[in-house]
Formats: sequence, C-alpha cells, structure tokens
Amino acid sequence: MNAHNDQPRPMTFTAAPALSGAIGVPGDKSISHRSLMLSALAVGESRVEGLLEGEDVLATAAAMRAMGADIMRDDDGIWHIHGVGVGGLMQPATALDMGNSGTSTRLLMGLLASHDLTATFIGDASLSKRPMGRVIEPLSAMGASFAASPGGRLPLTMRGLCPAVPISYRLPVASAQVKSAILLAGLNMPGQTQVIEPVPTRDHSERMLRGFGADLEVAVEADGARIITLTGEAELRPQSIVVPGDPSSAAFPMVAALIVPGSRVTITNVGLNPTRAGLVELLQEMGGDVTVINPREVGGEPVGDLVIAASALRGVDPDPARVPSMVDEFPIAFIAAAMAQGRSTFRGLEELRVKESDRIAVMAAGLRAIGVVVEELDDGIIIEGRGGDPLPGGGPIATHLDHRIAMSFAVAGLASRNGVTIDDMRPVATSFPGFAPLLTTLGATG
Ligand SMILES: O=C(O)C1=C[C@@H](OP(=O)(O)O)[C@@H](O)[C@H](O)C1
Ligand SMILES: C=C(OP(=O)(O)O)C(=O)O
Repeated sequence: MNAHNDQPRPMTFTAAPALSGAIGVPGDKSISHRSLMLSALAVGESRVEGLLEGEDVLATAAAMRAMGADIMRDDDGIWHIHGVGVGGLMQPATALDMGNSGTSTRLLMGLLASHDLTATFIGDASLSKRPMGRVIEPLSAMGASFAASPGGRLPLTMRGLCPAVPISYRLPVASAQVKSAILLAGLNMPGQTQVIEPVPTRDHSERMLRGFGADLEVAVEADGARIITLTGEAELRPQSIVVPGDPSSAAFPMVAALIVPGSRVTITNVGLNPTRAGLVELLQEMGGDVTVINPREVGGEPVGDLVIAASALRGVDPDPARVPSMVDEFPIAFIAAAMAQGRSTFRGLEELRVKESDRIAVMAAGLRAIGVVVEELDDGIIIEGRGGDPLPGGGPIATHLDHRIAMSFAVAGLASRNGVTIDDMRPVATSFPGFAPLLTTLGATG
C-alpha cells in the first residue's frame, strides 16, 4: 500500500550475540481480518483488542468503511466497529484497494457475492499475479458474475446477486481463504451453504462465525474430511474480541532463538490453534528446544507462551499432510533446515508458488545466494543443512514484495558470517510492524 509507493528500503542483518528476553508479537492476521469483517456485519458495537495494525488488515478496515461500517481506534488501541447487519453493506464508491493481501481479497469477494452491489478489486503487483479463479468458480455457482483480468486475476469487477443460491462445494485445493469466502457468502442467502474440506485448514472462520451467533455445524467423516454447514440469513451479534499473538509472526523470533548460539527467548501470548501450530511441532521434531508454558484459552482460541533455547537442529522430511497447519511458515522453516545437521526434504508445497511470491523459487534463489546448497523440486525443496556452521551470508536478497521472504532472510542474517542484505524491508509492514526493532530488543544488530 502506501509504503510501496516510496523507495525500496534495503537492510543488512548481521551475526547476533546470544538473543535473550521476553517479547510479544502483534495480533493474528487471519483473526484480525475476520474480526473486522464479522463485526461490520453485526448490528451494534463490537470491540477488538490486540488487532494487528498491519497494512493487510488496514486494507480490510478501509474496505469495510467504504461499504458503510463505522470503524475507529481509540487512544488505548482498542478498535470499535459499528456494523450494518448481514446484507446491509453498501455499494463502494471507488475501487477497493486490497494492497498486498490475498486474505482481504478472497474473503471480501465471498462476502460481497451475495450482496446486490458491484465492486472492483485492485491490488499491488504481487497480489495482481495471484489466482482468484479458485473463488470465482464457487461464487459464480452461487450467482455472482465476474469480469477479471486474464488468468482470473486482479483487477477484477464483480457483480453480486441477492438472493444468491446456496451451494455444497468440495474444496479442490486446501485453502482456508476459499472455504471462508464461501461461508461468508452463505451468511446472506436463504438455505444451507456447505463446504467439504478433505484436508483441514485453519478454522478461525468457523470458530468466529459461531462466536458471532451464526448457525454453523461441523461434521467429521471417517476419512477426516470436514463438512461445514452454515444456515443462511444469519443475524450476527456484536462481540468483544481479544486477538491472540500471531503464530506466523512468532515463527521468526522462534527460529532466530534456535539458530543463534546461546539464545534463550520467551514469546508470550502466541496463538496455538492446532490448525496453525505445525511449525512448533516440526521444530521440536528437529531437536529444537521449544516449550509451551501457561496454555490457556483467549477469545475462543488456544494460546500459550513459548520458551525457546538455542539448539542443535536435525534435518527433517515433514509429512505433506501437515502443510496446511504451517502453510505460511515454510520460508522460515527452510532457514532452520539450512542450519540443521543433515538433509531436509520438503514436499507437497505447490501452494507456496501462488503466495505473495513463488516461495519455493524465491527461497531457493535466496538460500543459494547466502551459500546454502539446495535443489528446487516442482512441489518442494531439498536443503543441505550446514550442521550449525554459520551461513556464509550475502545478498541482496530479492524479496519480490513478500514479507515472509524478507523476515526469513533477516533471521538468516543473525546466524551468518558476513551478514545478509535484504533488498526491501517495506513489505514487512503488511503483517509484522515493528519486526526489526523487536529483534533489536532481543540483542540483534541490524
Ligand atoms: O484464511 C486465511 O486467513 C489465510 C489462509 C492461507 O491462505 P490459503 O487459503 O490460500 O492457503 C494463508 O496462507 C494466509 O496467510 C491466510
Ligand atoms: C499468504 C499470506 O497472506 P495473504 O494470502 O493474505 O496475502 C501470508 O501472510 O503469508
């Protein structure tokens, strides 16, 4: 968004002394988007504490305001949202600028598909390359119509239909964004909307829809497939929401603490929903000393504090079945693998090619640039671990407008001999404002 209009902001991260201290990370991005969207559909005032104030979430806030919700932040950092009721969104006067955010785009396409309005979605160069056909297809079956750029991409204009037609849809790709788009569309139509997910993906939409009072049921089949049924013409009640810290953001200081010798770091208030916690498990399997303390529930989500101590890591071959539970954490997991003893083989990662960047190709190029031996596969990567030897370092790493690439190589720099230069740190503001200063509070030099 606006940060992308000025000049690239390169930065070099260098070998850090042992990291230490206790930190918190900003609010969960997925839950923050959904908090704003669902609050905007409830009649009355909702209150959100701990909302992620990153560019992606601010794009969602701006879109909801443009369609009639009253959204303000008070001086204590609490967000207050006065919703318009299910079906009450207004025609936006101008194009909705989704910036870099796939979640904003796909969830809002769903939300608007069952409203009698026309909306145009635009985004930055990264978002404009990402496939929207995966939501256009089911939403078209519900009656919405689309004029998209070639390949089903942004900019696109959609015309919603009210009343729309409920569908039963089996997800062809494991995607919480597609699942959520369909469920959000289902709120404003008569009858039952059903999504069948063969592989479970993050379930924040289900938890939160229920929390706001929607009639939503989940049945689990013998083969593990989940059948989610939402009854439409829902009435949502305003809520008071506390957003837990984002496990996808905690991933970066977590790996930093494991790979910088002598480190011991505590990260408080981290969301540990099992559909999101795959990285913690993977790092433990690699020999990482990661302990969860004070497990508790915050706002309907499991949360805990993580205590991490530097560890000698071992290579892994993770089961592709766990990919959805850590889909955004692979770039930083690759950095952990680069420091481990032995080879790691990651497979089943084809979805990584359609994130903010092609995360397989971009990570492979970046790892090579800092002296790691890798082999890129169609659906993954093989990484030859350095057995704890510092990474040689180098750069500048091309981040391609991808926040997670920038943060992954920043962490690599902390365990490098000669430092790692990132070509542009601006994208980090989409999900983790304050990332570099937070590393500095742990003792990193940048
Ligand atoms: O639903 C969500 O909030 C998200 C779902 C995932 O995307 P996919 O549904 O494309 O896997 C994830 O990569 C993204 O960061 C957030
Ligand atoms: C893939 C991501 O987000 P989005 O799809 O919302 O752009 C991410 O944050 O890693």
